[in-house]
Amino acid sequence: MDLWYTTELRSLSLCNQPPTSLHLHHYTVTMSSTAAAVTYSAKLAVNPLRISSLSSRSVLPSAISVRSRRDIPHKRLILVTCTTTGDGAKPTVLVAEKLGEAGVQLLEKFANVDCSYNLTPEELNTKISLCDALIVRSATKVGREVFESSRGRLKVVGRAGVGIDNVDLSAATEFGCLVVNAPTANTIAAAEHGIALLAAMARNVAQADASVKAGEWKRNKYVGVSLVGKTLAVMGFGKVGSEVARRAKGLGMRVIAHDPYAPADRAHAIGVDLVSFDEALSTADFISLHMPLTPATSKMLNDETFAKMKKGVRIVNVARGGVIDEDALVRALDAGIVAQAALDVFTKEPPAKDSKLVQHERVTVTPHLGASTMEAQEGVALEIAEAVVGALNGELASTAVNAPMVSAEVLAELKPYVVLAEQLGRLAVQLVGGGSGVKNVKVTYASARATDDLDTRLLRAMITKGIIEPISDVYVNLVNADYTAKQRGLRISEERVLLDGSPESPLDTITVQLCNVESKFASALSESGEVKVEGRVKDGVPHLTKVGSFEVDVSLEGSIILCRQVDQPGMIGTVGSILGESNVNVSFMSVGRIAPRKQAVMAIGVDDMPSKETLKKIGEIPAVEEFVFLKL
Ligand SMILES: NC(=O)c1ccc[n+]([C@@H]2O[C@H](COP(=O)([O-])OP(=O)(O)OC[C@H]3O[C@@H](n4cnc5c(N)ncnc54)[C@H](O)[C@@H]3O)[C@@H](O)[C@H]2O)c1
Ligand SMILES: O=C(O)[C@H](O)COP(=O)(O)O
Repeated sequence: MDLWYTTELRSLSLCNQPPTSLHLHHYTVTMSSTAAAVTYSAKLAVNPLRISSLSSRSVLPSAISVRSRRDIPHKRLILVTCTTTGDGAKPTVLVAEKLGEAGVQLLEKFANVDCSYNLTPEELNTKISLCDALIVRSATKVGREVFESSRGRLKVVGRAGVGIDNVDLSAATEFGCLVVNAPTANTIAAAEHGIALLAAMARNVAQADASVKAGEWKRNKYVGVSLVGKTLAVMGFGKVGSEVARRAKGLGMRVIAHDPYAPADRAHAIGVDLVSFDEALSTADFISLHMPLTPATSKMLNDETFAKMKKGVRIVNVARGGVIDEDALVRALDAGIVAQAALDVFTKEPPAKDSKLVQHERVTVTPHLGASTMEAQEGVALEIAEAVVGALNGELASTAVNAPMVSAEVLAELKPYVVLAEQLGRLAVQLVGGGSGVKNVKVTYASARATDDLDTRLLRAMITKGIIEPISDVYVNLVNADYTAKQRGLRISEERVLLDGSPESPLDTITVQLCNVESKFASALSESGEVKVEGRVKDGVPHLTKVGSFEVDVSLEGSIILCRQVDQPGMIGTVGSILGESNVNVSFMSVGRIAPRKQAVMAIGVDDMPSKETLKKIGEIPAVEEFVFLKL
């Protein structure tokens, strides 16, 4: 007996590969051997049915046929739904740098955890092909080779911290690998370290400590400067920068900040003025760096910008070494422009032993300790472990770096629309014929909600998945959808139609149009010549509601036969009995027509794949002008 099963894996899965096997633990079978449908449920917990040999194309929406070991005592099978526990084997997570124990314990509940520290790049590339997730801190370079070496298995990279400059985000996105970080748990630790360095630098703590330990007692040499009343310029007024600012205010400093993207009211709320880059440089007695390392911030402090600073300025860097041109800093120190620097981060970590900067007597250094407090490391470990486990379970991560972040509430509301979006893409592309190639896609969302209340990135990604997957070997997910579309030269334009009425549901209809194409089912072409399908969600179920100019109503489950015929009595019965004779179960049927006795389009939802002969027989019905079979 063949069973068909459905699984939740399909639309929201972030897996870049489908599972290679599933264990079926429970199934429900609805039979219609008697007038009333009877439902059987069976638990297969003891001897789970193993489904193997799944290929990427087997993942829904096309159902997968499997053979059951159990006898099912009725002849006619209408519907089988099964619950699965997902992958038969636990995923493997490679933790490549020291992670707090709480995080490791959480990971171990869901995955096989391999804590292997200090791997060489070659060792990492070898191990990664056996891993579903990788967790790193700042010391591991996760370059393109890592994604290439993983051969599609790596689904998520978790950065146990904030900065993701050690992860090649373009390569991750290209390979459909989600990158998540832990952006909040080490904020306070980094801010406290910034303040610690600021005070230690101003009072020569490190130098004096070394001197006393060397047997000296030089009280006059280590006279410092006071912080109170001095101007501190915070460069980068984000999470860490604003906490540094708050603390510096408490020390009696005047705080200004430069951040082109920070809202001025957030700064004003804590008594900080946002100023231009040049003003910050020229007025500050102390400068504290808190911006990310990006192409725009790389070597932001260089010969030219040091020249604009107040003579005797003191600099703290707990952001990234690369935001300072380190050679230029040595020159500025030697020239007396910069009186002192306190550095936690370096362009190359660890820096060379004979680095002039590190050895400079007016420079205080720590080995990238900003996030290294017991509290921050436990917090970061938990934050990243939760994000990684969620991502491995196909959930959308709220700390995703290279995919849309969608809150759980929005996601729950959008879920049926996400399925609808993918199905419409899948249907539309199967209606294309004649080798015309799909290049331009127009998506229209009709909704009573204001534009700001509807995030369409998720829907766009799923339409892209629906369009691309049936015509290629690429597995598209939320991470790589936009990239894959771009690579294939697929342009997706989105339009919003604002409807009157109450915005209770997020969307009324989604319309997908494929422009400048020919169709193997001419009736699918709109008046302006695009393949056009429209759908809506009814009672939580996605429905196809329009094909070309014909209104239909068929739930988007199983597969669909679209058939254009002369509108005349008996057509539903004729097609229905051909399908019935071939034991193809019809789930839905709907007819849309232009006018009585003219042309009509019949949409028939079927649970089973009709044979070629059955489809041929439908095509041979004299009144049938064209028909197409579409797999969902
Ligand atoms: N030393 C450590 O151990 C340690 C610990 C935590 C964070 N960090 C680093 O500190 C930096 C800040 O972390 P965060 O959590 O505050 O990040 P964040 O994203 O909250 O803040 C960064 C801020 O920098 C601003 N910015 C971007 N480009 C800028 C530019 N050209 N000029 C000025 N500002 C700019 C952004 O608008 C943002 O407000 C990151 O580089 C992070 O990696 C280091
Ligand atoms: O960006 C960060 O979060 C910090 O630089 C911390 O890096 P670490 O995890 O290597 O300590």
